[in-house]
Amino acid sequence: MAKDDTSQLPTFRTRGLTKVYGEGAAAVHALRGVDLTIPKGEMVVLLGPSGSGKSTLLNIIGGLDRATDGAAFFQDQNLSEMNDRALTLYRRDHVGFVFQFYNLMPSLTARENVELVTEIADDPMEVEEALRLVGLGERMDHFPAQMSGGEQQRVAIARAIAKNPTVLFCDEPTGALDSKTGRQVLHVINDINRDLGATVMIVTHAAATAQMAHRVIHFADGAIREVVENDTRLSPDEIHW
Ligand SMILES: Nc1ncnc2c1ncn2[C@@H]1O[C@H](COP(=O)(O)OP(=O)(O)OP(=O)(O)O)[C@@H](O)[C@H]1O
Repeated sequence: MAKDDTSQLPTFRTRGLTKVYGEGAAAVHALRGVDLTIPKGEMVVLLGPSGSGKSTLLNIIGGLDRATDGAAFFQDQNLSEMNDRALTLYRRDHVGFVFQFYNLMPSLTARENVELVTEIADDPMEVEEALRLVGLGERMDHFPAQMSGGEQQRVAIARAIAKNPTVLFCDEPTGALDSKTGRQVLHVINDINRDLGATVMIVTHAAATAQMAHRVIHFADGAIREVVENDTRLSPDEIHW
């Protein structure tokens, strides 16, 4: 297949994806043969009880962890067959991560936190542009301690998108925020999906967030219980939780 065609492939496909932590009597079956397809450019929300395997799935398709069995494809590349260096390059070139607790460097300003990424990325956007996209054009020289939780999370999002990622993973992005601030963060994530075309995958316990997704994947006990495609999507302003 010509290289240009790969960009139209689903962002992810998994077949029989299995993850077992530990061995013998202590083994934990975190993923029990997951088959899924994530079309390019979609916003996907993963819901499910604590311990059902959502973060494990994100970590494997995000190249942070390896499956025990089965296959995970990013476009036409089999992540399960990549060596460590190839996985590092995959993460560096294609993947942005946003976590619940921001993970910013406290001794660096917003601008410098984003620069950490743009300095090593292949085709980054300007740091100022990334911070403007998350509404922090005026706060570039502030340190994390001088910002609210929502602002710190927006710096983390700016850092994740500054490399122009193909996919943005958000693991409980609003988990530490009040509902008003959480809504602002969802707005930013929504804009990134719509305006930059990044495929977005959000793991959350805030079930109402699913109303803004194209596709909702319900997890239970290491397996997919149900996939729902939303006919109508709500804007973050219309979501109540
Ligand atoms: N590094 C690890 N070592 C051992 N067990 C693990 C490890 N990481 C996760 N697990 C186990 O795998 C299962 C799935 O965990 P995972 O974090 O993927 O669930 P989750 O759905 O994301 O949960 P939560 O909503 O609480 O974040 C759980 O039973 C968990 O305890």
